[in-house]
Amino acid sequence: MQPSTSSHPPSNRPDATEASGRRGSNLPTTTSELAGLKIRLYKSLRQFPDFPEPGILFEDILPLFSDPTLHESLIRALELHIENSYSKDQRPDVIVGLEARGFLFGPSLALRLGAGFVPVRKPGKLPGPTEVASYKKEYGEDHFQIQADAIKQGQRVLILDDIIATGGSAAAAGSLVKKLGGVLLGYIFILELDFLRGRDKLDAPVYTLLSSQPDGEGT
Ligand SMILES: O=P(O)(O)OC[C@H]1O[C@H](OP(=O)(O)OP(=O)(O)O)[C@H](O)[C@@H]1O
Ligand SMILES: Nc1ncnc2[nH]cnc12
Repeated sequence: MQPSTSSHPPSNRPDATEASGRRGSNLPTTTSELAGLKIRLYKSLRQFPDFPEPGILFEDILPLFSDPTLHESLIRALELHIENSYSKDQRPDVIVGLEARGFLFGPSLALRLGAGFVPVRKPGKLPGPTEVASYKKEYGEDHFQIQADAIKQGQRVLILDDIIATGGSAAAAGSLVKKLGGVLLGYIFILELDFLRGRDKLDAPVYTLLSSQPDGEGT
């Protein structure tokens, strides 16, 4: 296992200058709204060293849900990102959320977008025919399952989770979506542990709301 060092290097921090709109007076309103939301969201996150085992710096996103205004900001920020990234006829038909933390905000985002929500679950929880994929993550190994009829051939799918660490969970979910015939538009995360280079395992576009993007598009 790789030890966590810092999950929040300073260069990843949301930029208050961008949020105020001072960087360019004709910044689209949505860009400036998104930047402001990110700053607020970022400040609410907490870290716990050595959880769930020594050497892991655990990123706690739960404060985002204990305050309804932060919760609303999170959903709004993700909605803005999707509106800015996909034309109306290319938006997702389905949001796939990963157990368990992807279930906290996947359904509300899907509802906001007028998309369906489909859960990818840990083994033994889903009835009926399922597809299964195994994966390794930052602390351990696991399996994911999806109901075999949950995604129709050709449906556009976005995969959503709180954190990408090694990328094992997300890659397994991506393989399940493709096995069912879904068109994988990409992945969305709240946080990324950049040093683990999880995005290298993924073969669709990756967007992380609160940490740096390689193309400079992020926070
Ligand atoms: O990129 P990876 O190395 O795969 O790690 C990321 C995954 O790990 C965490 O979930 P976890 O399996 O701990 O379960 P939980 O959401 O049920 O707490 C997190 O919510 C992601 O799903
Ligand atoms: N460092 C971390 N903090 C929170 N969730 C995680 N999932 C995998 N690694 C994690």
